[in-house]
Amino acid sequence: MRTVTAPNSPDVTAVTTRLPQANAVFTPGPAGFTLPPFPFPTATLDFTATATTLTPSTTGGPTRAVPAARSDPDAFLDGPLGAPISPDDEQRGTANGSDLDTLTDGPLGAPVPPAGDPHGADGGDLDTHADGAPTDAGSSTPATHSGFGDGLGAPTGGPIGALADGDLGTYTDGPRGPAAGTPDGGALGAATDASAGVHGDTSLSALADGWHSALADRSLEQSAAGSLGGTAPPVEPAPSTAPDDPGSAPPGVPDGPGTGPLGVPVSPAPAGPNLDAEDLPSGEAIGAEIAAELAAQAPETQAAPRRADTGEWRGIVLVTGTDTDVGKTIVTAAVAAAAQASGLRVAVIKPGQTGIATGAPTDLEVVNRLAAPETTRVLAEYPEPMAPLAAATVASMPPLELYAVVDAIRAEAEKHDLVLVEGAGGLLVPMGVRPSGASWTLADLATTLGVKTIVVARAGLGTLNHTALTLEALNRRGVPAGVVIGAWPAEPELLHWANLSEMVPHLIGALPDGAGRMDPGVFRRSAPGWLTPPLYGEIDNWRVWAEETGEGHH
Ligand SMILES: Nc1ncnc2c1ncn2[C@@H]1O[C@H](COP(=O)(O)OP(=O)(O)OP(=O)(O)O)[C@@H](O)[C@H]1O
Ligand SMILES: C[C@H](N)[C@H](N)CCCCCC(=O)O
Ligand SMILES: [Mg+2]
Repeated sequence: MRTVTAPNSPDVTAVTTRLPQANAVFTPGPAGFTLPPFPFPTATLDFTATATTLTPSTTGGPTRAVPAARSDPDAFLDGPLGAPISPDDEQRGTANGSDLDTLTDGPLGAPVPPAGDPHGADGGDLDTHADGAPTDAGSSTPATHSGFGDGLGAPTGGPIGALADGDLGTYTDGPRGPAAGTPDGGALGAATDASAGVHGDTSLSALADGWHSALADRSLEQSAAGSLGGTAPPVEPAPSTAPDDPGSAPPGVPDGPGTGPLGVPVSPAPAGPNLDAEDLPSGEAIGAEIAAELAAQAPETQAAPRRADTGEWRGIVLVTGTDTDVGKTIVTAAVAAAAQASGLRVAVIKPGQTGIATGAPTDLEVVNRLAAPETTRVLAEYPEPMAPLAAATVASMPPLELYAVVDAIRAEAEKHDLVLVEGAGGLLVPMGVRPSGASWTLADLATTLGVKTIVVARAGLGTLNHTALTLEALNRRGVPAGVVIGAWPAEPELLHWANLSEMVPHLIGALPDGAGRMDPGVFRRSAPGWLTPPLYGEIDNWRVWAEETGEGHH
């Protein structure tokens, strides 16, 4: 263990620990237990249901020697894609000891049950049956068995229908298509169609004009079921013993139109503001006007902060992203700063920090500099800038063990109001090993802990696909998620406004580009202005945010 003093905060101590050696015997908790109060307003997760539903296999499987971590490339034959088999697998009689099995069970080939599988989409479910690790059975599937998936899925038929009938349909309708704001058009599809239909060309001005009208006609339902959240197949409601469904809207937020596809509260929209596109100027400037119409999802009528939502994201919150380098660390620092400003005790945990040999500041050094949370912990550090499991393998170092990470996080949750846990890279990056030897990802950590996840996304080209994929993966697992834009450009182009329009139903924050380079004092004072009340921020109206941002007010 090493202890470092957080910069800019002489009183604050950040504790850095390392996990035990690889393959150390890990003693999980009892198979049936109840988590501490869940950070959602209404849920308590009872894992007992999971334990009774999943019967771990006791069938003896093939055993083999545990491959020592190797630094040669051959290690990968048994490594990240074919997870190494640990001794405890042999003791438990793992059934997935073959290379083929482990390969196909590995993170990249992780079998995801089809939507509607009551056992959920956590690869761990299948792993559990295969390798018989009771810890997996006991705690890897809280979401679906506690009703987590219930209510979180996009409306049945909605997303697929919207995609087929809306985006694609209206787009391919082209100039012959229906007028702006076709009722079943997705935002982008409808906008494009509207532009072509109304103006007969695809110039920026025409696109913007048409899009402006399209946004004006978008119904809340369309907004809330935008294409980002609309690609996930509906998740079959799982048997639930929980009195309340954490995926449901929090108290005071109506179901249905008021709730986004992931259960993220979405402000009610006005029933079509009266817009006169002809009064608007043409060109890029119109992007800002379009952005103002994002209030179709956050209207002026809801100007007062919804204080009931303030601090909704408490307890353990995972921070993932659509990729590496998207701004997870900066967002983590911003949320930490805002929460601390609200009086919360905050811890930030980085389970696996890779790339320390590069000499670049570690993520926790960045967080300490910008936000100085009460506690920061890194659980393992690896030299190479790679995924943590790969980095452990090439360095012949112990990989992160899932339940040791779970224990470390829960330990901090006992002592803090908010524990932010930053992953590495994107959601499905192999982080470490389960007792079975199979790998785990941040998605597995989310389902094991039963917690919400912040998805940090880029603002520019390519983000819609990356964000939709990440949200879909979380949605299938029943993990509630909100999106924070990591770096909103100082001079946004039409593209950025378009992306923002798609993201708003899921958006819970947006940091300005340059935030990471701010003076720490400025960063801390500014952070609440980049976040919505559930994240201890002040944004309650994206129209206002867009207008202020458009004027360059960060
Ligand atoms: N809003 C921002 N303002 C200024 N710089 C930013 C901002 N967001 C990200 N950056 C910069 O982009 C780079 C990547 O950001 P960051 O380290 O937060 O990414 P990450 O998603 O945490 O990556 P990793 O997967 O390595 O943890 C850093 O150099 C950071 O300073
Ligand atoms: C080193 C880097 N900055 C991150 N910490 C790790 C990113 C792992 C990404 C793995 C991948 O998706 O290919
Ligand atoms: Mg980071």
